[in-house]
Amino acid sequence: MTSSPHSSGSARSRDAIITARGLTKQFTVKRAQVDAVTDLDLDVTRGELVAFLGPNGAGKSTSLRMLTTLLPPTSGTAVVAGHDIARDPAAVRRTIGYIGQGTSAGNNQRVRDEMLSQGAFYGMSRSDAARRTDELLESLDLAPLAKRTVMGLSGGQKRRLDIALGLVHSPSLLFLDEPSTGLDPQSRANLWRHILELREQHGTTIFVTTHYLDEADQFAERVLVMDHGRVIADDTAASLKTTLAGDVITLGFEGGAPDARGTTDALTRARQVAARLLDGHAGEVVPARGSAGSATTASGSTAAGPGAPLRLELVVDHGDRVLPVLLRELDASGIAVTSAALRQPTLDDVFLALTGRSLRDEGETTASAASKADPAGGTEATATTTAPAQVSA
Ligand SMILES: Nc1ncnc2c1ncn2[C@@H]1O[C@H](COP(=O)(O)OP(=O)(O)OP(=O)(O)O)[C@@H](O)[C@H]1O
Repeated sequence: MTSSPHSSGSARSRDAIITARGLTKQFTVKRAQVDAVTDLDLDVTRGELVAFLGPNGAGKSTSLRMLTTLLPPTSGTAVVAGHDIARDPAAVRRTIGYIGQGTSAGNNQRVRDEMLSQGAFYGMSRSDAARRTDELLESLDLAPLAKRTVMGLSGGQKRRLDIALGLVHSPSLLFLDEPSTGLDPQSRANLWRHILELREQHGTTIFVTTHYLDEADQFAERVLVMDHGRVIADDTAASLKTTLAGDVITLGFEGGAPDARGTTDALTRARQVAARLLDGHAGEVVPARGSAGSATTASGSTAAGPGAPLRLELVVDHGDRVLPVLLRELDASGIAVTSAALRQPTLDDVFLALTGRSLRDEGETTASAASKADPAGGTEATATTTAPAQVSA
């Protein structure tokens, strides 16, 4: 990482490739105002790989479209790659690469010709464009497809061509709007390998929006979380997870008829033990993975069908230390635990802690519907909104 999001102002301004202040976009839809992006302040340092994460409609694309001059802001300013987006949009466009959602032309042009046309569009000489085209086709594994028509490419191949098109004029800053949406896990992995390799080779700054939590977690040095048009968190994924979420302990208990509040005797007693041990933090009762007849209500309580297996979920700091103590205490209280699991927090837990909502429910719907796959594994949502607890025993 070139610079942490908390680096000093002077270091930032020296190396800044994006600086935005108060960037705001409002749309008017049927006389109603839509606050798509509100007061976006942003400093991106040269060479950084920044991921913009947020549910559908959070304002990610609108932010990108303002920064790439495709959309004029309602108010605010931004300097991108050394040029003011309002005063010199043409210079911004010349300098950056932008790969929007579903850019790839479904045309009859051959892959290599499409690349050459793009080079010409950016004013490159034919020889420069040809050299760069061949270089990119090679590094993006597109060389064997050079003579194929764009229309005949697969989804993954088209996305790689999009990237090649965005890089033809060697931009030092590349904006990618959901580059992997709709791709199968294998193509997603390939695409990211290419993005990372290109960045390694050319030191390109990459600003990417994604619905995929695992991508932001794995590849970005910095994650901006956006919700309702505002950036609500900005840090490394590791730091966000440590400071905003906690380890998740999940305990299973023997069934038994749930009472009127949808819980069982074992669960009630387990919660009392947990509360005693964890400074009043009793955890949340959640349905077991894939259990039929049980559902988590909006209020976070569990409406379980008769005999539906239930679990207790606790969000704690230092779960590895808390779990053994908790199990000992439950055992000493005569409460039989049938299963125990400890999981590290994910960026979804971060979003949940920030907003009380799950990104998996909202944001990944489109993405997973498109790819029919969730490489992060599991889509189960829980109602855990509890702040990380500290073991007091
Ligand atoms: N051209 C437009 N006219 C009216 N409203 C718009 C327009 N473009 C975006 N919006 C609205 O602005 C808000 C932000 O949309 P935006 O596309 O930036 O979100 P997003 O985070 O990129 O969502 P997604 O992940 O679904 O692409 C949404 O409420 C959207 O409906």
